[in-house]
Amino acid sequence: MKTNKALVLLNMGGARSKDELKTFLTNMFNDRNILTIKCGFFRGLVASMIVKSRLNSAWKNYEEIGSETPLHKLTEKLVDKLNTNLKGYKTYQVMRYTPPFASDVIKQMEEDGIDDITILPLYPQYSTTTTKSSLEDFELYSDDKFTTKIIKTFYKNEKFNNCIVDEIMSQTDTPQEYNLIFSAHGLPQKIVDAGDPYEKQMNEHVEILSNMLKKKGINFNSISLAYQSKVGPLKWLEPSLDDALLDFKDKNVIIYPLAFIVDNSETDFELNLEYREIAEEIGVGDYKVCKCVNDSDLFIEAIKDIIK
Ligand SMILES: C=CC1=C(C)c2cc3[nH]c(cc4nc(cc5[nH]c(cc1n2)c(C)c5CCC(=O)O)C(CCC(=O)O)=C4C)c(C)c3C=C
Ligand SMILES: [Fe+2]
Ligand SMILES: [Fe+2]
Repeated sequence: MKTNKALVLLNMGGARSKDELKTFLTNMFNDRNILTIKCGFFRGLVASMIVKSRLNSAWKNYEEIGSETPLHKLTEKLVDKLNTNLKGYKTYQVMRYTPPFASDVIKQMEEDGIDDITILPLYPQYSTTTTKSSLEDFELYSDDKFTTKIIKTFYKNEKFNNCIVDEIMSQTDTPQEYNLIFSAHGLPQKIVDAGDPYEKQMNEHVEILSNMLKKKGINFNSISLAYQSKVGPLKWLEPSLDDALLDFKDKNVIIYPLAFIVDNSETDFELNLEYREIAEEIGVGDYKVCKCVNDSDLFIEAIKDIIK
């Protein structure tokens, strides 16, 4: 019997308007994987307080990057390219906090006669706050409608890591004059202490990439890992990127955003504008930010390898 296969990309979503930022923040802070308060009523109360206090200041950041996240358009480009290049699959995208939501996409997939799916969360390293949250949300609506294969992590995939190395190499011909900082989205320390494998996998990922660069004879002055985007008063993973930049007064840095697959407000606003300003205040020399793998041809080839 012929099966109709689909590749389903999962990601977080982002804001394309102030209203959508409210939707994003409301859904995010009502997510038990993000705000780990057990009582749904109390979580909802805290969520609405956070949304109220954060919405206006967060929107100002989006206004500085053209009043929308680039995440959706870039994901659409990736989906289109996969639909042209990935034979035997129809590709769909599902977002966790903004449309297209799982319930609607699943309906569409049923109408399209899909019965066999491969789910690829666009998070190279596993976190309860991202991968688990997206998978739980998808499974809530998919029940056992499809034969399902899940790719939980892909930070060890060589073709994927070659895309990252290529982008880093494209930034400079003189790596010895630069310090490479892998920047990962942060997490509250208590989530890691409760068993989240993200930090461990992030360390492994940096080690894999450092070895690949070394093998290719690309020697940066230093390679390090730091965490960006802290939200709220809790202790988050360290070192923070702000603190890490203090070590590089009068030195050059290249930042690679290691937790993301497509560029978003955390790369375009935080890394390219906010942390750049911090770097200037510290007196960092050259400050370069790498692009995410986005819809690059090499990443399309990597996806073929990851799902095979
Ligand atoms: C407790 C809060 C948060 C956790 C934990 C968290 C983990 C986490 N997030 C990403 C990826 C992205 N986050 C983005 C935006 C964003 N994240 C948080 C909070 C937490 N994230 C907030 C409040 C926001 C909104 C912006 C802001 O107010 O600062 C985005 C960008 C979306 C966009 O619009 O472009 C991404 C992508 C990862 C990978 C992660 C854990 C590993
Ligand atoms: Fe986040
Ligand atoms: Fe942020």
